[in-house]
Amino acid sequence: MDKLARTLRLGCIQLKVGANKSENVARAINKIRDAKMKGAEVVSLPECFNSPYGTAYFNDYAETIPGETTNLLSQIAKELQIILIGGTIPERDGDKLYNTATIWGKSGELLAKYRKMHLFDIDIPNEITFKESDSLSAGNDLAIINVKDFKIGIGICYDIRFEELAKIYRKKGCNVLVYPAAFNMKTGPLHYELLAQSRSNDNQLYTALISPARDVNASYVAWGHSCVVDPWAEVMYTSEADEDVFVVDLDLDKVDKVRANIPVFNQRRTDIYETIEKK
Ligand SMILES: NC(=O)CCC(=O)C(=O)O
Repeated sequence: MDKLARTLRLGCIQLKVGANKSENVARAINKIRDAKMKGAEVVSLPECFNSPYGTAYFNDYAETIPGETTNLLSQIAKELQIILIGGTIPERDGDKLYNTATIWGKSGELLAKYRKMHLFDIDIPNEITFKESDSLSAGNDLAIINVKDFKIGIGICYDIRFEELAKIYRKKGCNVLVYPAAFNMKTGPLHYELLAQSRSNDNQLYTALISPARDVNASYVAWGHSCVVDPWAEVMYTSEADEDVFVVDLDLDKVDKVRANIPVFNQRRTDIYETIEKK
């Protein structure tokens, strides 16, 4: 067994994001360099890293893929010889917009593209109302990347609330889930870490959530608190609200141990669920 292939250093960037797109991207590139200096082999940016997060901004900041922002992601992945999960950007494709993650390989090649599958439409009166579907379309496809012996499934923010998606990734062999994820000040405090722990616990894998840094003057104030949870559902690291670049070491032995200790994926009563649900 190649132990080196079974460990992976994941770098996460909780990035300050403002109104100036080129400044956002330049800042992201600098922070990617910091993560590489800390030994990261795979680096992830947050949701909506080149644009403020909000339905009023998506159209103005949207780009085709490839385009000016993603060309720079491709270049930096190649220069630093890393796998880069390029957070998300508003993507323009014809007359549609998507919230899209791109993943870049060491030759600067596009390894995968993932469009947010579950759009963030919520209404909590007097607290927060947000309707991504006012301007965005939903994606319909999975994205899995293979790095060393790891299989990483990609989701985006609100997607983490849908356990079906995470379970599909687990069934397809994933041992890590990465969600660029800008939660808000209402749901973030209770749900952010809880959801990461839930998906890790359900599926016995690593879960990473990567947020923009909090900007209290923004129209949408992100919770921050990027975190990584291990397959035992233990929180390995949580950021505060400010900008942060951190690395965590992932180990497949830990995944195998939890799955062997509590083998829920071999114990499901799939022979009866459908029948008892219909009763
Ligand atoms: N950007 C998002 O999808 C936000 C999701 C969120 O805040 C939630 O509570 O869910």
